[in-house]
Formats: sequence, C-alpha cells, structure tokens
Amino acid sequence: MGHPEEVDVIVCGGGPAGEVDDPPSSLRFVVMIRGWVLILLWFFTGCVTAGRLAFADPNLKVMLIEGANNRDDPWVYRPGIYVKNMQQDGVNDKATFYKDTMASSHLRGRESIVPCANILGGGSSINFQMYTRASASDWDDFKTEGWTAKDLLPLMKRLENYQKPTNNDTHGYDGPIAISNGGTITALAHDFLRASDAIGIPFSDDLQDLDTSHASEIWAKYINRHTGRRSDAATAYVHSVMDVQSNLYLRTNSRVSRVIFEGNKAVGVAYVPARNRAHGGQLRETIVRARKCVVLSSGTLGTPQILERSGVGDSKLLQKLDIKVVSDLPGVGEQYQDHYTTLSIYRVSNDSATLDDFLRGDKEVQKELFTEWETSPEKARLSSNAIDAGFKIRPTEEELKEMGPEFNELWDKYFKDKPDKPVMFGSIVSAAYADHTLLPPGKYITMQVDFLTSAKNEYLSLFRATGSNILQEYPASRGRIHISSPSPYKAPTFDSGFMNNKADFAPIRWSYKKTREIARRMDAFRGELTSHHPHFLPSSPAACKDIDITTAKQLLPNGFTVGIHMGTWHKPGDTYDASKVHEDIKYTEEDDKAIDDWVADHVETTWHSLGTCAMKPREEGGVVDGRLNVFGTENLKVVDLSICPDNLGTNTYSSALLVGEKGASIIAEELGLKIKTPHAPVPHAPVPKGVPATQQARR
Ligand SMILES: Cc1cc2nc3c(=O)[nH]c(=O)nc-3n(C[C@H](O)[C@H](O)[C@H](O)COP(=O)(O)OP(=O)(O)OC[C@H]3O[C@@H](n4cnc5c(N)ncnc54)[C@H](O)[C@@H]3O)c2cc1C
Repeated sequence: MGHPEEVDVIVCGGGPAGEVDDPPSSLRFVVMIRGWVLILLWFFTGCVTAGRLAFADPNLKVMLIEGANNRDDPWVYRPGIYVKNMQQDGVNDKATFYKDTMASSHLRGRESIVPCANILGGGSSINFQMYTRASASDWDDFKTEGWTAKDLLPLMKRLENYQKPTNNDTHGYDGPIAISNGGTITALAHDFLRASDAIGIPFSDDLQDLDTSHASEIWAKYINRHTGRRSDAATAYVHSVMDVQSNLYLRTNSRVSRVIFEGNKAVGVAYVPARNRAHGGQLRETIVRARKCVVLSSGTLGTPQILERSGVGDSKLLQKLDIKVVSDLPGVGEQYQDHYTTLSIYRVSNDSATLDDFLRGDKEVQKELFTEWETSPEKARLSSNAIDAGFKIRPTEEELKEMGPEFNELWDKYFKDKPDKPVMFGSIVSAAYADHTLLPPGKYITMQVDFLTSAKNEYLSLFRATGSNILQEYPASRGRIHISSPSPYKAPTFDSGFMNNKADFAPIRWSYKKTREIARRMDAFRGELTSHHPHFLPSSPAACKDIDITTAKQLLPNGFTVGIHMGTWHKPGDTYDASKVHEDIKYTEEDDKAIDDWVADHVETTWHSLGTCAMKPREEGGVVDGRLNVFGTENLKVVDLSICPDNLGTNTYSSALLVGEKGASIIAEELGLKIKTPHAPVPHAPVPKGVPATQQARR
C-alpha cells in the first residue's frame, strides 16, 4: 500500500547528503503538492520524538521522511563493524563528509573533515557506541528554565535499559535504549585499567553517574547484551512503533529542502530526492503542508542549512543569495563546536586479543567472527566495539603549572569550581583505528584521547574582556556552517574552527603524555608505532621506540630482514620485562613543540557536533528559546544537538537522545498528549523487566 497523502504528523529527515552536487543554473522546479498536515522534520533526535508521539496516540498519523533506511541492515546492527561506515570509497552512503572549505593555518595548512550520519537513526546507526553522559553542571550551565540536570534526570532514566551493575540511582531499566558491556571484555582492557591506576587514575564502578570526573572504568556500550545488537535510535523508537501500530509511515531516500512559510508561520516543507538524478538536473520538489508545526532535527550541520534555505538566518547572507528573509537570525550556523580526538597507536604482544586481523580483511578470521556473532551474539567478539575501558581525568596542581597560562585561565574560569567536569577522556581500542594498508603486520592498540571542551563560550568572553593577545591571534574561536546556494544539492561553506584557540593544545598534549605512560606500563606493551606518534628529535630521551626485536622475530620467524640496520627507520624498543620499574618520560620544550605540531597535523573531530542553532536569548545570537521555538517564527521548532548553547563534556549520543526526549515531552504537552512508558517493544530484543538486567541470566 502506498503512503497516505494526508496524515496528522509528518516527520521528514535523513536525506543522504553524501552526494552534494551543483544543479545547472537553469533549474526547473517540479512541485507536487501533498496534504495539509502537521510536519515534524527530524532524524535521530527526531526518531525519539517521532516514535514517542506516534506511540502516545495511535490515532495520530505520523510520517517520517528520511534518507537511507537502516532497518535490518547487518552493517548497522552488528556492533563490531562500525569502522566500515567511515570508509570514503564512493560506495558508503551511510555518512556525509563535511570538509573545511579553506585550509586552516591552525592545522598547519590542513583541511579537516567531519563525517556525519546520512541514514535513518542518524549518528546512532554508525557511531562507535560508547556510552558516556555529560556532567550535571554541563546541563546547569545552559541556564535555561526546564533544562537543569535535576529537571532532566527523569528523562535520562526514561530512555535507558541499563544492563550493567550499578551502585547509584541515576539509571533507568525499562527504556528503549540498551546499554551494556557488550559481548566480551578483552584482557587488554584490564591491563589498561591496572596501568591507569599505577599513574593515579583510580578504578570506578560508574563514571557516568553525572558526577565522577577523575577515574577509569570498563566502558559501557550502546549494545543489547541479550541480542548483541547495536542500540540505535530508529530501531528503539521508530521500528518498534511500526511493528505494533499502523500510524507511523516512513518515506525514505529524501532530502528536506526548505520550510514553507506564510508570513512568519511555518505551514509545510519541501523535500527533494536524496540524489539529484532527474533529467537535466531538474529539481523535483514535493511540498507537504503542516497544520500545526514544523520541527527541524537535521543535526548540527543539517538544521542550519535548512533554516537558511527557508529564509531564517543572517539577512545579509540570505539577501546575497536571493532568499526572502523570514527571520533575521545572525546566530544560525554560527558557534559550531565539536570535541577533539587524537589517536596514538602502540604495538602489543602477538598473543593479545585484538581485532586487527578482522579489520585487515583476513578471510578466515572474518568468517570465524561473523559465524560466532550469528550463533552466539550474546557473547560474541563482534558484539562489542573493542573499546572496553577508558578514563575521565582532571589535572593535578603540578600538571596545571605545566599546562601554560592560556589553559590555566580556562581552568580558573570554567573547571576549577565545577569538580564534576573532566578535562579529558581517554580510552583503549583493542586494534589499530587506522587504515591497515598503512601499517606493518602485528597487533595493536589505539589510545584515543578526546578533549571535550574546546574553548568554551565563557572562556572566549573572558579573552574579549581582558583584551588578551589570544583574541588578537585567534579571533574566531569557533567554527561555522552556511549555505552557499539556495539549492539543497550544493555543498555549504564550512569552517570547523579546529584548534583556533591556543588554549586547546595544552590539555591534548597533557593527555598524550598520560596515555603514553599508561601504554608503557601495560603487560601487553611491545613498543610505539612511530609513524603514529609525534616526531621527537632522534636525540631526545622522549623519542619513540618501535617494536622490540623479540616480538618482531615472532611475527616473521623466517624473515631475513627483521632487525637489519636501516639507518633511522627503526629504533627498536626493549624486550618485555615484567619486573621493570617505570620512570615517567621527561619532556623538553622542544618535545612539547613536537607534540603540538603532531596535534595540529592529526587532530580530528570526535563527531560530536553541537551548537549552530543555540538555545539562548536572541540578542546574544540565540536561535531557539527554552521550548525550542525558532525566534521570529511561528510553529517552528528545532530538536537536535544544534540547540546546545554551550559544550557538553561527553560522547554526545546520550545528549542527543535526551534532547529528543525533552522535545517529545514539550511537543506532547502542546498537543495535549501524554508520553506512554514503557515504549513499544524493541524489535529482536527481550522486553526489559524494569530492574537491573544483570539479574537476568545469560543464555
Ligand atoms: C562516526 C561517529 C561516531 C560517533 N561515536 C559516538 C560514540 O561512540 N558515542 C556517542 O555517545 N556519540 C557518538 N557519536 C555522536 C552521536 O552519534 C551524535 O552526537 C548524534 O548522532 C547527534 O544526533 P542529532 O540528532 O543531533 O544529529 P544526527 O545524528 O547527525 O542526525 C541528523 C540526521 O539528519 C539527516 N539530515 C541532515 N540534513 C538533512 C536534510 N536536508 N534532509 C533530510 N535529512 C537530513 C542526516 O542524514 C542525519 O541522519 C558519533 C557520531 C559519529 C558520526
């Protein structure tokens, strides 16, 4: 049966933006008018809101317009294959790659790339599945009525089906999103935790209690421990409702072009095919009208583009592009924020359990792991993201002294009096997170460190107020995204703003040193993969050392070249000695400079985009109010992470779900509906019992 042309609610979202091409100037618009309906545009956070509303009232007809469908896609639901979704091979349509329009001097002439989801479920269909929550003070810092941590805690619980043991009361047990340790925990994770403890990072049971900011833990994952499947937002909130009710309709392979206004009132949207394949580049728009309201949830990089194409944004830009101004909001697309990741790679012993052979494409190993997942998903190695342990840390007084004046000012202003805020996260990946064609044979771990703050708003105003040199040197400390054409197929101008505030270098440098000290103290440690570390001077005591000869000989026992003299190519490490007593590596100023250069050359997005449609007063550059209404318009809301007025110190899936739950509650209230709990049963998964699932025996 075809979709009805008139429904109560239409949720439009997820059009693949991967293929961004420019239509010819002689655009012809083919417009199909559909019914007058209530339209909600959302994607991942939208899945939450759409599913919640549809389930709240079976008589409310909801249509979800999206990009690719993730339903029953094995490249989505098998957790261990997530890295494949980051391939830029022209075939992968699950991600869009936003590239800096201009090379950045802060990155030594590099353009950074920010991959984003391009599929139903948004980031939750392709992300790394690490479960982290923001600190309580992060939400309080929003300074918006209804958005304090205390206000939001019931919603945090409402979304969770927490399947780990716990010793606090901040988790939920019958929500649609499963959180567990996954199928297996590697021995490398325990090795990491022991080494972390040795350098002053104690073990904790739950780092995600909204409060703990300096400890390590077995890191949880968005994986259902009973099914070994990824816990994505579409399966949890949308497919679940579609399985039991007939009032939620999916329209996939589409891209939302613009919101239609009458005056300043949103009355509908226009969407186009996800790919521009029509005769002569014809732009085929379908118009759907909205009876009550339009909600945008296209993510931090998608939502501002739709707003601008619709006439909501900086009037100067819109006039230049011949777009009629509906609401002059210069804040749209500004204040783009992210977190920073650096990845350093270490050699580990040949008997370590890593995913390297699987990722390299060893056919036998792949067959073994896929079969294991098919037959015993509840305990399979692929029922994991291979990121089993990690830490959150704050610097000691001594370390602060070494971190320089720029960071210390940020510390004093932002962290000092908020002890629940970590400065850095670190985690161990039991494999090389890298292109394996660039790596020698062997087993690896990756130390991933994330700086989760990246030059806060408050910090920026501090420098403006004091007239510091930093502001003169780095005048634009955030990124931005803006459309370059009214066409939905034309690539936007994008400036990630990465590292354009000098204060961001010190914590990344500090955490590189920390993870290096941890790696060296692990029993499995067998050297540093020198190509994936800073290039210290060869004479520096801090210079990296690669694989030791004993381990190298085990790798290629019949090789004629192991350990040959090759000039400076290989500086072998020491053979493993369990009784070794460690001294911390000492770094000179020159060494620190080498680390900073390496950071500029290699720092990446953490895929945690935030902030381009901030929820704050209009006169301060805000785009939405506390009830998520877009200023200067009627019947138009934004429900995604673009609304964050400030950064959140977390991997952001939990926050996106929370914003979705909050949006659902606000809209339900305005529609006179009540959110029903528990939500519809999640496909493939056992129905949660409302108690900690650790008490349910494994099969
Ligand atoms: C590679 C990767 C790894 C990550 N790892 C983790 C992790 O381990 N843990 C964690 O907590 N978080 C992680 N995240 C972050 C997390 O997934 C995101 O914060 C979250 O998905 C953001 O939700 P959102 O709804 O705001 O936006 P998104 O999830 O980005 O959803 C926006 C959706 O809108 C669609 N869209 C955009 N424009 C249009 C348009 N014009 N028309 C139609 N559709 C459109 C896109 O296709 C996309 O599906 C990761 C993200 C990525 C990309």
